[in-house]
Amino acid sequence: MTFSPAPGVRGVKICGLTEEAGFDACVTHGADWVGFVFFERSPRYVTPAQARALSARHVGGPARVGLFVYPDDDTLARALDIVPLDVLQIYASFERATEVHARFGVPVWLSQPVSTGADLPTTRRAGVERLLIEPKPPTTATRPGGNAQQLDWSLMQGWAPPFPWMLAGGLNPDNVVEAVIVTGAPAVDVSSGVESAPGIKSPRAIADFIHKARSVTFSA
Ligand SMILES: O=C(O)c1ccccc1N[C@@H]1O[C@H](COP(=O)(O)O)[C@@H](O)[C@H]1O
Repeated sequence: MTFSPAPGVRGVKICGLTEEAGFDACVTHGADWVGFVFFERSPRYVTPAQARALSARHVGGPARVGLFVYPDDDTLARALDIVPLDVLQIYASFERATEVHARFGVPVWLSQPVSTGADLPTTRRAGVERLLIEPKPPTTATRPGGNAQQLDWSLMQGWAPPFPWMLAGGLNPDNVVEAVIVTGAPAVDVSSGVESAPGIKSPRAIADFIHKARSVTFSA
């Protein structure tokens, strides 16, 4: 298990760090997790060496999450050799997530694309520490996430999550309070919604997002 926020404190992940000011703001404002996107078609793409350099700016602080899209073992092994990652967030099947966890022994988070209530898992599967609940991308999308696309939050009402989970997709400082009230999400994940330009984070928006996400408590 990786670090989890204290009971009743909403976890916040800021994803897609590419530059120092954004990374430093996550540390200063107490993000729980920071994400590095190892997917070349993303405006937030960083190499493992770039992620290592950013990560080395601070000892401790947010847990480091590496985001991979349908990764093979060699890709994961190469990244893990270069940059210490606390979590592997992957776009893949449940079976592949289990395999990755068994192979690397690092906590695995799995993206679960959702367009209807039937897409919400109802049973726990071994090898997956946390689910990222996010919208199914449009068929024209060039990447499976990070599209500033919002999920229909009402789908989560009445859902009994079998895993720890996190809400992602189109969140920003202006809608995160409503999102957590409607969904009851214990943790939230944001990328585009705290950027001043694609791939460039806004320190002020990061501070605002973290503060607002935590302004509504929840009972686990
Ligand atoms: O951020 C990306 O570019 C990205 C690329 C490929 C897969 C996932 C990606 N991002 C993930 O999607 C969520 C939501 O993004 P957004 O807030 O809607 O922009 C993000 O936090 C990442 O986990």
